[in-house]
Amino acid sequence: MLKKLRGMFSNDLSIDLGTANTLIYVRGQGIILNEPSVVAIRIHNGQKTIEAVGTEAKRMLGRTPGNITAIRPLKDGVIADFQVTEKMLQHFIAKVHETRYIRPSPRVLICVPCMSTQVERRAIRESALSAGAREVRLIEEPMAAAIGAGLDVDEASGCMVVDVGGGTTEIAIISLNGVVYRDSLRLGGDRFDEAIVAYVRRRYGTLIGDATAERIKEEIGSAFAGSEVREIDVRGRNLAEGVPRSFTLNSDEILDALQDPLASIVQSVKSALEQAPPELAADIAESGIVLTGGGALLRDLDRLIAEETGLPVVVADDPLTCVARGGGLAMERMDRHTIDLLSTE
Ligand SMILES: Nc1ncnc2c1ncn2[C@@H]1O[C@H](COP(=O)(O)OP(=O)(O)OP(=O)(O)O)[C@@H](O)[C@H]1O
Repeated sequence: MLKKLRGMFSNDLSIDLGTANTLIYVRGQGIILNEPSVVAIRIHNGQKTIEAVGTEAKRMLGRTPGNITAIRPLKDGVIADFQVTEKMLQHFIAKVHETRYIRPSPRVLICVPCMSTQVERRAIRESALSAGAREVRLIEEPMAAAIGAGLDVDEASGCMVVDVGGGTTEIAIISLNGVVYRDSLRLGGDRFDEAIVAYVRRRYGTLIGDATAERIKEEIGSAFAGSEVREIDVRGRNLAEGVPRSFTLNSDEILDALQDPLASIVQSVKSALEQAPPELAADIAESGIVLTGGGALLRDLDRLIAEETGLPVVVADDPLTCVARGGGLAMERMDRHTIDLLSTE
C-alpha cells in the first residue's frame, strides 16, 4: 500500500536517452514512454519551430519538404545537437506529465555510455536540468543493462554484458555493484544500416534510404554464416537511370555487408575477455555473456559471439527495454547507495 502511494506521488524518473530510442521509467509505475529519438523542425522566415517529436517525427525521416528537417539529435550515443536534445527531453517529460500524475521538477537518473567524456556527461546533465529536472544523476548504460537483464550485479562474481544500441556498443564486466572492465565502441545498429546502404549502392548501383536499410536488417539480417537464408524485395533509386527499381536481396548478402562492424564487436568482446582479471574470467566462462539493446535482436548475433569466444551467449528478455528497466530498478535502489553512480560534476 505504502509502495503504491509512494509510486503515485513519485518525483523520480529514469531516462534511457538513446541514439535510436528514448525510454522513460517512472518510479513505481514502470516504462511509460518509448519513442524514437527524432525531432522534426520547421523553418519559417528564419524561425525554427518544433513540428513533431518521437514516433511522428521518425515517420518523416527522409520524407520532408525543404522547410522541414527531421533530425536525430544524438549521434554515436552522445548529444550532437544540444538545443534540439533539450527540446526533445522537454517534450517527452511533458508528455509523461500529461498521462501520469508527476509533480514538477522530478529527480532524474539518466543512462549514459560508459566511455562518455566529462564534457558529454555535462551536456546530458545540462539538457535534463533545462528540461525541468530538479536533480540529475547518471548511471553507466551497461550497468543499467545488466540490472535490467536480471543479472546479479551485487554478487562477488563476474558477469558480462554486451549492449548493442543504435549508436554505441557497450561491453562491461560487472561485479559487486561496480563496473570492473568497460569498453564502448562508437558503432551499433546505425552503422549496420549504413553498411547495408553502402553495399546496395556498390553491388546494385542503387540508392536506398536509412529506413529501408533498417527494415532489411530487421527482417532478413543475420550475423552468422550458418543461418537460414531469407530474401526480401526492395525498392530504391537506380543511380545510372535515375528511376526507382525493384530487386531482391538475400540474407547472405546482408551478412557480407555487415562484416566490418560485426568483426569490430567480436574483437572488442575478445579483448574484454583477455583483459578480465582471472577470477572474473573464470566466472564468465561459467555464466556466459548476456546481450542487450536492440542490436541483440540481429538474427544469430548470439551464435556468432558464442562461436568466436567458445562461451555460452544469451539474448536478454526484451533487449530493447533492458537499459530503461535497469535504470528504473537502479533508481529504486539509489537512495540505499548500493549502485555505483557516476559523478555529475
Ligand atoms: N530485430 C532487429 N534486428 C536488428 N536490429 C534491430 C532489431 N530491432 C531493433 N534493432 C536495432 O536496434 C537499434 C536500437 O536499439 P536501442 O534502442 O537499444 O538503442 P539506443 O539505446 O537508442 O542506442 P544507444 O544505446 O547507442 O544510445 C536500432 O539500430 C535498431 O535498428
